[in-house]
Amino acid sequence: MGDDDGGARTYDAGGGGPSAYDEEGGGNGDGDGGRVSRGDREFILLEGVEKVFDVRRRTGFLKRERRRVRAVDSLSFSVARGEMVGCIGPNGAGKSTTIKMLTGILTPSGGRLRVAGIDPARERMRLAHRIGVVFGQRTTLWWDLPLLDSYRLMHRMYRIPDARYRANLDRLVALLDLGGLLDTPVRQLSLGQRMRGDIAAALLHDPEVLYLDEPTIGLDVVSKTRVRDFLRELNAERATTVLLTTHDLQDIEQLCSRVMVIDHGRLMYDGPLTGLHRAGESERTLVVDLEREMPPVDAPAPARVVRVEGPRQWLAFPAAESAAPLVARIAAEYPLVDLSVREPDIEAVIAKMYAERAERVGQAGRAGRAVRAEGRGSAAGDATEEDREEDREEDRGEGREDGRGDGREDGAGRVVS
Ligand SMILES: Nc1ncnc2c1ncn2[C@@H]1O[C@H](COP(=O)(O)OP(=O)(O)OP(=O)(O)O)[C@@H](O)[C@H]1O
Repeated sequence: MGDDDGGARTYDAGGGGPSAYDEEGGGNGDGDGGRVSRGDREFILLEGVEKVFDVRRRTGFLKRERRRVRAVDSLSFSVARGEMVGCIGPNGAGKSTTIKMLTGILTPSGGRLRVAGIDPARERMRLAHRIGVVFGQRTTLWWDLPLLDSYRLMHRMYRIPDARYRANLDRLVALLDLGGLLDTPVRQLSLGQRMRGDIAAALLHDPEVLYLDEPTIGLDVVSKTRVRDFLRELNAERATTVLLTTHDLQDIEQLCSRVMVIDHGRLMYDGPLTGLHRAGESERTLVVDLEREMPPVDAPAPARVVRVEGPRQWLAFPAAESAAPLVARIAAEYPLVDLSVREPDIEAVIAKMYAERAERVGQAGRAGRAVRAEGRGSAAGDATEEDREEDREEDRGEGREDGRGDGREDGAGRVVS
């Protein structure tokens, strides 16, 4: 799994020529003496992908305003077969839209997209047999039917051979602990049970790629752990390629060697999580409960006490560093009762990245623009090529750099734009 290039990502897909998959030749990568084929390296491939939504809203009795929302903007990345990649970003960043384009539910407004050599928008049905999808906020199961009936329907829909269906069902039921739930109508399942039910449904047909959109949203700690353990095992045992979106950094920390940050539809960072912390210079917080109220503890720099409330103290320290030496020092010198470590808020990390980027480009005012509201009218549907060219003109005028070439290497990952 993971990076064959030491962690840093580059986006040169070889000049945009057809991938091995386009010729239907590079499926398994075994034919060239153990070298990973291009089809495997670019199992999921996006090149300059865009999605513009045309939104109309009533602004008066007879007046309508047309707004163009650029949900995904020149997005380019690739994911190798068997990789497990996390995708994070604030609300409305374009993560779900990207997943929907990768399944063929949505058609890109521009750019090139391939999954296992298949163009999702053109061959959605063919792709469906090779991918599984879980949307954390929605279920693909039949609400009023017992769980097992949903699986039986999927057995038929995907035309899964009987023996394979039975073997997969047995395995998934055991791994996801669904045995006692198969006769329960989906509407009676708890959120965590339903999520496990949905994950099993997405895997019954042995997909090579699994997309998970917020797989742990709303789950309690025990359910989160169960889901994460299962995904880790799935990836290790079956080399299933996993692309997941999340707001929970612990999902990434525990599952993915690589994280992509998307904001305003653009790729802002691609690399290991530790590199993201470095890029954003973010901090974690060690919360310590002492036996009694005390003056701020003497923490070794750069750690420092940022808050004291009774016997509880909060210490900020660099997120990329281990908490262990700090914990050991406090435990040795103070009457420590309890402690916990809090992860940095991803929105704060991204905000810091923005500030750094704005400084780098010298255009502090540019940082918030990407989702654009435009009043001009045009034919229904997505943006026309003319509109997009106008946007590009604007971008050039404002000195925006293209996300593919302007990345700043930070030694671990890549700050892309
Ligand atoms: N069908 C649609 N029609 C119009 N606009 C849409 C549509 N789907 C998404 N958008 C807009 O596209 C942008 C990206 O939305 P998207 O759902 O991809 O974000 P996200 O990163 O998944 O956010 P969240 O973390 O909140 O789920 C938002 O501005 C959203 O309002």
